[in-house]
Amino acid sequence: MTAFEEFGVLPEIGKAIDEMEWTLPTDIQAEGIPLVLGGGDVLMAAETGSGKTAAFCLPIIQIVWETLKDIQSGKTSKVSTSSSTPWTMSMIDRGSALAVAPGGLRVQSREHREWHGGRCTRGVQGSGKYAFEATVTDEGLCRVGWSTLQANLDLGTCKNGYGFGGTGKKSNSKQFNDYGEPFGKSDVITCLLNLDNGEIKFLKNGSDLGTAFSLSKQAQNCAFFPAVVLKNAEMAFNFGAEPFKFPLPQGYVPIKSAPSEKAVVNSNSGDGGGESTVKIINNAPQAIIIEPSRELAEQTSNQIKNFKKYLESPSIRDLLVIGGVNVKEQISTLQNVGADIIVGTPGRLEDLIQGGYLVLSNCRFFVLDEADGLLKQGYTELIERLHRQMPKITADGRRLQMIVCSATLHAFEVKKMAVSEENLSKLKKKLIAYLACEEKLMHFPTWVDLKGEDAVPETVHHVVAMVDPQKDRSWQNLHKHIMTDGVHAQDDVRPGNNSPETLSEAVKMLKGEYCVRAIDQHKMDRAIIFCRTKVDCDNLEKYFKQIDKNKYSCVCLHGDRKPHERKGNLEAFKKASVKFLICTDVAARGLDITGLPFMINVTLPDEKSNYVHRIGRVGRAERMGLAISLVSSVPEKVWYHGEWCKSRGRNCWNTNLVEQKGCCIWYNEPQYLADIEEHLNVTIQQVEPDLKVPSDEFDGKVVYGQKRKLQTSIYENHTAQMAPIVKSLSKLESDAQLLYLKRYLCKLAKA
Ligand SMILES: Nc1ncnc2c1ncn2[C@@H]1O[C@H](COP(=O)(O)OP(=O)(O)OP(=O)(O)O)[C@@H](O)[C@H]1O
Repeated sequence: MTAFEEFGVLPEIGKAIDEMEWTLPTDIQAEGIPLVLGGGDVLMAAETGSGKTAAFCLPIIQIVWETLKDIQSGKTSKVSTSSSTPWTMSMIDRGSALAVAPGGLRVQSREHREWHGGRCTRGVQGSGKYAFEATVTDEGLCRVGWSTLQANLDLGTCKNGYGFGGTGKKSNSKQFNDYGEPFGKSDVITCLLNLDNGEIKFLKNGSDLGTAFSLSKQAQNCAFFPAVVLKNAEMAFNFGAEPFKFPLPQGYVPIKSAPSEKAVVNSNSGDGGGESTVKIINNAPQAIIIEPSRELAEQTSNQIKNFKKYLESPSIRDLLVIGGVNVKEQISTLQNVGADIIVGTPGRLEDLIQGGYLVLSNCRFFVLDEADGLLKQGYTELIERLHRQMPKITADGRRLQMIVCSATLHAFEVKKMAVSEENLSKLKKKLIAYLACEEKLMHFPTWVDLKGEDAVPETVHHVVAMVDPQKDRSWQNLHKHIMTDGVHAQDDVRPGNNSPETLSEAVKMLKGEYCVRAIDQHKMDRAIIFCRTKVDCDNLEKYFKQIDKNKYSCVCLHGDRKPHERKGNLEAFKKASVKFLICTDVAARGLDITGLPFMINVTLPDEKSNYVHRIGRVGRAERMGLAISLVSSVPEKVWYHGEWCKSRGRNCWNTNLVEQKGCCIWYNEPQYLADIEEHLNVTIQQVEPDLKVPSDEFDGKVVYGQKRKLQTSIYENHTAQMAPIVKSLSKLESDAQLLYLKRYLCKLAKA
């Protein structure tokens, strides 16, 4: 039995792991795998390179395979199919204060301050003209109409919901405009959806109020569901089970009579199942894993392929869903082959879900890898939206499990009260967004948190070299130097002039030199080099090629490179056919390059958690790594293209500062260094401009890229570390018992 099998992993998976020569689970795997196998929601916070990917992939693969096997052998009893679902208001796809009466045709909310909405269990898609009637059965505020599954339950407050309210307003995307006339108690509103021409309109007590909304062609392709939102009000619905009170305009049919091929089940609902026999739905995967970058999604997908290779009859179908790849191929795979586990990036996942090509009705694992990164990239709403669409209890009666992981889940602690008001409020917003995610989306999650704070692995030696153009004047005599980013193109920069602009330009030149010096000093033949901007990456690549294209062979990885080039460049670096990978933060997280010995930060990231992720590209899987950060001692003027920059940096030469409506800022690296040190609670060792790292500092025996000699595994270390704590806990327990006994005996004696 392999060590992994002892943690509950199937022998078939154990065999694949064995072939990868993994002998023991890492700490995070030892703790995380049993928790996921046990059905819990888990938050995994562990250092970079500690094996988090396998900690969630292994148990997911196992459960997905066991479920498929159950389905194959007919053991599973229920799964959602569309034909048996009744047309009612959903008991699940609704706001917490919206009560749905037994039978599902009357809803009520007695909440006075907030709106609470709900949707029907079924909807329509494709073509045809459909209607349902909604009657106001009690005074209060109500809005009724149509929405897609992506819409907020608060109908009419996002682009996917189209409502008509009792105050005589229509609303979509929070735009409330006059429409028809007000309505109230006892009025009957007929809601009409014409999918042939994209028109939504309403009748009040049989009178036609005219077109309310014209749907875009894209919206017309979505599935629409009857929807309502109430504030202290009540409404009753007739989807066509009873004769309508008022006649329908020409060509409209009650929605309940929609042909079966046009009717769809509300996948948010999860209550649409009935007792039908089990069926695997090709485009309804059991697991969705979201990654923040294409490269990372590809890497996780490859790990899954490795782990699942001995799982047969049935085999697991996995699919990678990322941008930059032909969407038609992904759609065709979903339709014809199907997928049980999907790994993807947020944008493409959303496109496929919105287009109806990917449904979430059978999803039972929702994984956010590099969760803080996803939230920082602005995907909070998307994540919540997807979560809303997943059934909280799956068709075979299991609870949706959510797994959230990162090396920097502590990045949101608002430790620093000295930050500016603006930054503080940004940090707080992020914190709130994150907590909301934890509380709203997860169900009593277990924190697997091995350090209690963001930390750098012991296998990473990280040092800082200050770049001081006032002390090191060599920039004045450089015959050949790196092309700089051009922010000082309009400034009077020249040797002898000690202006901030001149010193800033000097730093840029010196950093090119220091980078080459670091490579030479440590005889680096493999390193990942992080620059702040895409143009900095391009300039460094050009400089390397200019000085010696063989000695400094390199490729770039950043957002302006075409997807196939990005892929090819990463592969070339992984295969060691080039020595250096120059990249922006697009590669900061998760990239796993076996035995990578060195990394260089040409500029520190302004986001302190990215420091942890960047340097974590080395020192992975118990191998040693050296990370060198070049830090300017003077302010450096740099590009900063925000939303205000129309081209987002492409051919932008607006060198004014942001305060003057420009696209530049002064970058204060010593401050970022101080922030990082405070966050990690360490003082990072500084080295001289010769970039030598004193060998006695790290016992001199370290070979970067290789495992430390005579080193025991991290897992064994962990046991040793825990031993004194366990001992003191057991002493505490026996002391407590003794105390209790003494008191008890005293009481007895007194009695
Ligand atoms: N039990 C194990 N034994 C040996 N090697 C392992 C084990 N688990 C994972 N690894 C290896 O460790 C490396 C890091 O794993 P992984 O990429 O999952 O780290 P991570 O914790 O997700 O890091 P990051 O936070 O940077 O994303 C990989 O090369 C992986 O193959």
